[in-house]
Amino acid sequence: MILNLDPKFAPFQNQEEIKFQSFTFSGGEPHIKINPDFDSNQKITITHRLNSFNDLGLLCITVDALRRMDVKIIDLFIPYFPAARQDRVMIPGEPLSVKVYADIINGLQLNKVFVFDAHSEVTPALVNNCTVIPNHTFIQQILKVIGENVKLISPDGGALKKIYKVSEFLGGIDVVECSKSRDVKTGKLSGFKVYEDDLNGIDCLIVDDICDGGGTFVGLAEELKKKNAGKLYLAVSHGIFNKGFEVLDCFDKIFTTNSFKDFDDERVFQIKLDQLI
Ligand SMILES: O=P(O)(O)OC[C@H]1O[C@@H](O)[C@H](O)[C@@H]1O
Repeated sequence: MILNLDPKFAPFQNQEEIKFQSFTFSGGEPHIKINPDFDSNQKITITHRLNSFNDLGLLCITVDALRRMDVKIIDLFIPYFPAARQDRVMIPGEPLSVKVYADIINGLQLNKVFVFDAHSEVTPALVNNCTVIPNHTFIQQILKVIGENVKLISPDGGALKKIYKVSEFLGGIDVVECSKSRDVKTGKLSGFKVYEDDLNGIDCLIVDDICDGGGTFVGLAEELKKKNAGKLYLAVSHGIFNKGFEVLDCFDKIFTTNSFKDFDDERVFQIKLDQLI
């Protein structure tokens, strides 16, 4: 049975849903009342988009309510793992935020935790019973739209291992390796390298987990164009797009999923997770 905490995000179709009412108290605390009309001996899968501490709060009290109703086996599907990028302490004084979230989720004693395209190997290493769903079928769906005569572009070393797995899944599509550098003091992006001399007008699909402000992809797109790239496409599993889509108008098409939020904008092609899992 499924308990979809975010009613707009219901990735598992054709499964019986547990009904509930949720609201926020005037002091800002989330609250939930779960309809007790279900068999508590069954496994329950909670789905949620954890984008804020309030979302996490709602998840925690939901698990508590289910436990008090004698539910023993609870799975969790949270496609975007919060603070997954905060997976190392760069400067003393910073938190290891991903561990803070992982510890809270581990405290819920869940049977399984499913995450879509985790940022790095740190998330599954910290979260108990974690299964990472790869982005393979996401990219496969995209190729149905743009065609298979493309090169897959890995923006940096961190994305390399994953992109080679995608390439293998898709029968060996060419991968172009790239790297990005940052100013050590400010952390700002300072340059990109594309490790291929001439792209000969071939279309390029940049594949990464997250687009936040988009600086990575705009900078990389410029370098790819200098290397004679054809059309440029961007595929990011988790679309935050905090600077909007205007900054990304160098791309012919942008693809993402609904793991973080829903987009109703013709500039982005959103593939819902229920078509991918
Ligand atoms: O350049 P923006 O979009 O802000 O940030 C996205 C990049 O930051 C990384 O952690 C992501 O994996 C991606 O490479």
